[in-house]
Amino acid sequence: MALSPVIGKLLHKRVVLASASPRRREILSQAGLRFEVVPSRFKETLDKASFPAPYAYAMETAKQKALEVAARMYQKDLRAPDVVIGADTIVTVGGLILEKPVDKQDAYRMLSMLNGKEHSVFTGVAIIHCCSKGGQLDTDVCQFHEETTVRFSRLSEELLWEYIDSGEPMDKAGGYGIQALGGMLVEYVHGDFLNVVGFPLNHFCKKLVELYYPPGRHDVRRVKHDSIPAVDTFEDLSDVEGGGSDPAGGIKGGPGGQAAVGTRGAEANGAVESPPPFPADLLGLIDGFKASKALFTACKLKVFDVLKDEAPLKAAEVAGRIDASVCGTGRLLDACVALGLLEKTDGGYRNTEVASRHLASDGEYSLHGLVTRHDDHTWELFTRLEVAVRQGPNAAAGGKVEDPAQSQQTTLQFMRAMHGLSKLTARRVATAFDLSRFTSACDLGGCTGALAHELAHEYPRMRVTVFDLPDVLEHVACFQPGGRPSERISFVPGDFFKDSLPEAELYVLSRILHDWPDDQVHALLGRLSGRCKPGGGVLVAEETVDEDPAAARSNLAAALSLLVRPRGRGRSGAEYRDLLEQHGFRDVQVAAVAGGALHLLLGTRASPP
Ligand SMILES: O=c1[nH]cc([C@@H]2O[C@H](COP(=O)(O)OP(=O)(O)OP(=O)(O)O)[C@@H](O)[C@H]2O)c(=O)[nH]1
Repeated sequence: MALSPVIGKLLHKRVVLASASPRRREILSQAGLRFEVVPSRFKETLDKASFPAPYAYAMETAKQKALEVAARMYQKDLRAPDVVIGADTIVTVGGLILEKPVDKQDAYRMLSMLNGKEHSVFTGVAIIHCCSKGGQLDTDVCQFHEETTVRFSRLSEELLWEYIDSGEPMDKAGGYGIQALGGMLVEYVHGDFLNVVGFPLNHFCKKLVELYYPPGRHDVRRVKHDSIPAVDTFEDLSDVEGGGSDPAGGIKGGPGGQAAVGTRGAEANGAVESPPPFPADLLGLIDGFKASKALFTACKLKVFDVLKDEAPLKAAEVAGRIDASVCGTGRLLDACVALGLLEKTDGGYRNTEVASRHLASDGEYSLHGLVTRHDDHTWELFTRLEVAVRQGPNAAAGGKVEDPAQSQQTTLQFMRAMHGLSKLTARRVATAFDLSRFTSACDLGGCTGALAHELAHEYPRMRVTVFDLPDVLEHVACFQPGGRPSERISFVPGDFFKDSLPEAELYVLSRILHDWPDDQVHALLGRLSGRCKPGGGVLVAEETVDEDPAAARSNLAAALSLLVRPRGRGRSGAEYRDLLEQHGFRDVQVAAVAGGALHLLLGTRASPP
């Protein structure tokens, strides 16, 4: 008996795991799946450079592994299995893809790259449904990927070699096994642990729900709140085992990315046609703005501050603290419970861990400033998305560029938003490449110095200058850890378009270039390139506009923000690379951090010809 009924949906099918990995076999059999193992003979030799992102490579490899097995089995006895599952796990660091080491020296090379740094582990998975049509194998491919970030402690050479000599690294992506001795190398893991081990079981089950989600009484249960749809997890199906799905049905994509087992249309005996699959994902999308607004309102009213360190509070007590109506507060608190931001116990409401960490207005990783900025500023911009679509980028704001220095309040709000975002990504940006060859850096438009602190912390020889407008630097004191900056960090006021740029070996442009049109980007890069000595570097961090449709969902928010903003424009990773090369930077290395949300490019200034 499988714990999850979606796994149960596969129990009557012939399922094949196209993998030699003992870890994948164990994860899936422990989940209650019954399957045969037929290792794939597909050679993992696809051209990595031809993929827009590492996860695309992993997904394609997973697909090819599974297709090879399906085709071979079909050829052998003209009967394909019902479902073939393939997977491929890779590690990415500093823009490179690491697979299994070929020998000890290769394992050492990989582990040295990971040493003391954060990296991403991607597993691509392909679930292939097969059938025979007209004497030919017919396949329906469903693919997905999962990313987990892992950070290694700083490890001595001796320890690395001891680990390599244990033999464990050799059949594992990136040269380590997190589930065994390799676990000792790991400082933290963000995301699905099993994804690192080789198979993202949670995401797999969710995909099965999409594929086998049966229309029926389940629909009624899902519309719990009239404003905020319940979060859709595979546990939701626990009481509908055996209900509704058609094991023989073909699988077709539905609206909102949802796939459903094909309904049979009118029954053969002329009975009433069954209704279409309930479009829960689509309705969730339609109502999505209400969820954002509930979160914004709770933040603005400081609900998460009130519930931060205290014992649970009743709605009436919270209402008293935030000076709001009891009825309205109760509704808002329940909405936050439905959104997973609060917990409700007999004693009342209290914050979840994520709300205390990110939504209370204080704390190192608070995103309260970002939420407030979205509520006060971005929300309104997005109401004019239609204008931006009809008239093109930058039209939505009607040419009105917000001047962050227009009032102290706006400047501070902008800085809080940027600080929250930067704190989340700064360590990842600082460690994505090895920057230890630079002894000085200048963060242009470095705002509160969040990234400067991480650079100084990560590279003990490095001095960092934060260069930003005087109105911004006036407020930096309240953002410094312990109230004052480190000795190796200095703040220099100036305008990077007009004033002389501070001297540095490495120039950093983090979330700057998207804000400017091409002529100004060229002007800035021209000044920077003129100031940078041969061998010096430029590090660019940007959200990019990706033309790959598979990536579109993940950077949808960034792409639309770039459309509605009053100036500047979205650019692809390739455009940023071109810009750097046009301004004399060579050997451009690329990396993606924070689940691909931020793209990084590191270029080296070539000697002038
Ligand atoms: O922490 C861990 N990280 C990775 C692993 C194992 O590494 C391999 C990854 O290689 P791949 O995806 O190519 O899979 P193979 O083992 O070659 O099997 P296929 O037949 O499916 O190609 C994978 O086995 C992970 O489990 C680990 O164990 N721990």
